[in-house]
Amino acid sequence: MTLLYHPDTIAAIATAPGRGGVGVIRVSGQDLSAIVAGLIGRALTPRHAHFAKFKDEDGSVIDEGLALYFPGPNSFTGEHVLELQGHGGPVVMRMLLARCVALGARHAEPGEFTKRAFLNSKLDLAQAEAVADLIDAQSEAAARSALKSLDGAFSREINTLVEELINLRMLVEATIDFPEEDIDFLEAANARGRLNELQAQLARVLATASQGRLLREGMHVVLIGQPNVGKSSLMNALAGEEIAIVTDIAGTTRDTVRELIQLDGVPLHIIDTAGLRETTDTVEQIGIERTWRAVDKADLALLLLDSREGVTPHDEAILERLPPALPVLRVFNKIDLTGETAGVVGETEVHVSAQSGSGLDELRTRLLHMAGWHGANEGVFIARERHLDAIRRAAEHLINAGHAFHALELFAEELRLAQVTLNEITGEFSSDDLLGVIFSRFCIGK
Ligand SMILES: Nc1nc2c(c(=O)[nH]1)N(C=O)[C@@H](CNc1ccc(C(=O)N[C@@H](CCC(=O)O)C(=O)O)cc1)CN2
Ligand SMILES: Nc1nc2c(ncn2[C@@H]2O[C@H](COP(=O)(O)OP(=O)(O)OP(=O)(O)O)[C@@H](O)[C@H]2O)c(=O)[nH]1
Ligand SMILES: [K+]
Repeated sequence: MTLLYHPDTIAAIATAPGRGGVGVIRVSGQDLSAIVAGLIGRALTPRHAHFAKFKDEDGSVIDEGLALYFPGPNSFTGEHVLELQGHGGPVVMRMLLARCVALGARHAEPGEFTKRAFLNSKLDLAQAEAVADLIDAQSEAAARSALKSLDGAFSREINTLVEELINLRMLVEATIDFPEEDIDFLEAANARGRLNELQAQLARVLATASQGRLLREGMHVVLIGQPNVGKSSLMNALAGEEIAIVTDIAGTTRDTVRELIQLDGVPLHIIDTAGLRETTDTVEQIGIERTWRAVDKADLALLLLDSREGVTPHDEAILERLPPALPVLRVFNKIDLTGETAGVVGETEVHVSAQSGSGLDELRTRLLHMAGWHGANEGVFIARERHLDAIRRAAEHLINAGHAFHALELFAEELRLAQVTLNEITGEFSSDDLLGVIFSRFCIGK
């Protein structure tokens, strides 16, 4: 068992703050004997649920509950772990935690248990991140895919790629080291074919990881348009409840209204905004400023239009002001008043009635398509932008390698860089800064 990293013992309330039926205190360290002796007063059989009285300094009972002892290295953190399952009231939990601290533990920082699990090689970095992503999952599909990554599905893909990269590198290094070997030798060993295969594999992993990122982060979809076109009505229809106020008074929505909905397990943050028009009303003006700010942060905009009017010069002006890279879906609303057919027209147009609901299914499908969702796929593992970034950079190095096929030193170097870049995902070599950023976002007790 490693003593390298952490001489000190950490403790935290592992259960959510507030009242609960049962609350759990978790303690991890190299030597928990003083804490076990002080709290329980007898030795604990490994991985066995003991009913025990948890004692205070003066021998009085703080709580009675279950104590579990996991000797390292066979524990979540790889260190010795003690769990106290007490009555889940905030006061009891605080008293138990304070007792652990009095007996030599210190309060754990956010993510510190999982960080220790990582440093003790119980989990790699992608798995450790998946622990947080599982806890933060906003849909069932996101939770399932986080569990896949926690189970190592993503890491295995990366490790397979890294192994194949190493094999190819060995081949190239051998060609460099033995001058009698030359390009023909590489050709004969199908180095180019293997490079192509690596590129194809990396592209597949990127595609799956992109789906995983979408499940984790969702999309920010902003509803914009002139007053009274039906933005709030559409928001409510998509959410399935009355979230935004709907009236026939133009300028009803004066602030941005946010709601999280799920389509096919993909979390969509829908933002209803104040209708865009010239106004002298100060409150409405502020709302309109907020609309533009929401637009700047959005991944996708729905421009709502009144079917009876079509695209007016005012709408053209709105379109002009949108960021050029922002994908826009034009939603012609109120087709119940014009008798138009519901559904999608081309890539960027859909005809609906927020009131009757016609065309909304087509709108949902179109939204998912624009988000880049390819349908609920069993194999999707959760991923983060950090991972996608590393995969894209590794792919660049493989492209560079392909161009350097006849400059062996350069070819070898690009392969090495691709490997190092992929290793960032599983955290083979990771900086303290990166670990700090990742684990500080965890909750306390995890
Ligand atoms: N009570 C409790 N429930 C919990 C956790 C916990 O720490 N405590 N977990 C915390 O996140 C999750 C489960 N994760 C865990 C992961 C590994 C080990 C563990 O003891 N691993 C040992 C033994 C493995 C085995 O027996 O197969 C090891 O890896 O060596 C425990 C919990 C969710 N539920
Ligand atoms: N007939 C019909 N009326 C609709 C439809 N959608 C919305 N409306 C009506 O249009 C009016 C304006 O709807 P809202 O949803 O408040 O429009 P908005 O774009 O949010 O308006 P602002 O808050 O002013 O920006 C209300 O009277 C709605 O009932 C529709 O599909 N068909
Ligand atoms: K309105």
